[in-house]
Amino acid sequence: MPPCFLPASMASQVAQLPPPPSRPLPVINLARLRKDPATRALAIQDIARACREQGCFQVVNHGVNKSVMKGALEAASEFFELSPEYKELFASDDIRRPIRYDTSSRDGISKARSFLKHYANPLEDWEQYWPMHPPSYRKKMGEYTVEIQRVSMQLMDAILQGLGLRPLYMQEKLEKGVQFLALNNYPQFSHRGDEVGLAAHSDYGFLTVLLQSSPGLEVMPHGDDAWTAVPFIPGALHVHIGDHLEVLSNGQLKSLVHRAVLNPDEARISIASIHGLSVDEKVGCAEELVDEKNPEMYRESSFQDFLDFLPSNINNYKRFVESLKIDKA
Ligand SMILES: O=C(O)CCC(=O)C(=O)O
Ligand SMILES: [Fe+2]
Repeated sequence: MPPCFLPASMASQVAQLPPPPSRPLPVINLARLRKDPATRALAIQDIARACREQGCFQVVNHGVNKSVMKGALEAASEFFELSPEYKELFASDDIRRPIRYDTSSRDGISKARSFLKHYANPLEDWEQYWPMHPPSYRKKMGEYTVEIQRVSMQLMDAILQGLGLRPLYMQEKLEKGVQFLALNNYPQFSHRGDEVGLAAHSDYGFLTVLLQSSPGLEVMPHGDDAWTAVPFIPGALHVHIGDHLEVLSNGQLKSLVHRAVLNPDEARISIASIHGLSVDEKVGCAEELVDEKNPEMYRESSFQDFLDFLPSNINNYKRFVESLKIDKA
């Protein structure tokens, strides 16, 4: 393309234009998974394609009640509005703690966000660590996490079948597995500050299910070199592939690099629910997906290995899974 020269007045208009059209991201009607076998098979095919081509998709008709989603966003937002003294009770830079609040960039990738992170599955083990304020926090967040754990089980079953693995593969381990919640609180974008609230990274675990109060999530599907804004669809949940699913699939799926930009119109809350096997359970490449043509590409690792690795390596890898690649040399 020839270089394009614009008068200064027009050039400044161009700078304010929205980013170039981003690639369309799939939206999947999850009710199709619960229909007759032929409809379900087509839905699994669509999910498999979205996972391979984009590493993410949004789901509608997922069965999570709108009031439950609204309740979780309200509980999160009310927590972040509480006094700094109360929130500081949960502050820690020890990432092994069952609950952790932070406002700074101690984790290396946060810029303007504050966050609360805690475990959620099984609820009876973890609820005791959750905030007592706002008073509705445990009830609202509890309802939400149980529903999202259920959706994640349906999604994992469909994704694993899409990889050619048998129905209900690893179901028991997944049921007992980790559900790790990250509640993120971002200020409204101000021209004096950062545009990015959370820097580029991939998530650990198999799958992340994310609820956002307003737009701000951006993704970079594997092989792309530009960010795509995730369209805000009220009532939808965004789903993306984590590092451990890349390992389990022996590289057929790639974990999704994503980030959060600040919203120019309003402060923003997101709730990321990360699903994986239990903390000490090792995940390696599924033996069904390894053969002579497709040798094992990754070393096995557990969630605990990730927690041990993270503090000293946060800035070395955008995707933790890179550190697990078997050196073929
Ligand atoms: O706020 C968002 O949209 C992204 C949050 C996220 O990536 C995370 O919590 O891991
Ligand atoms: Fe993330």
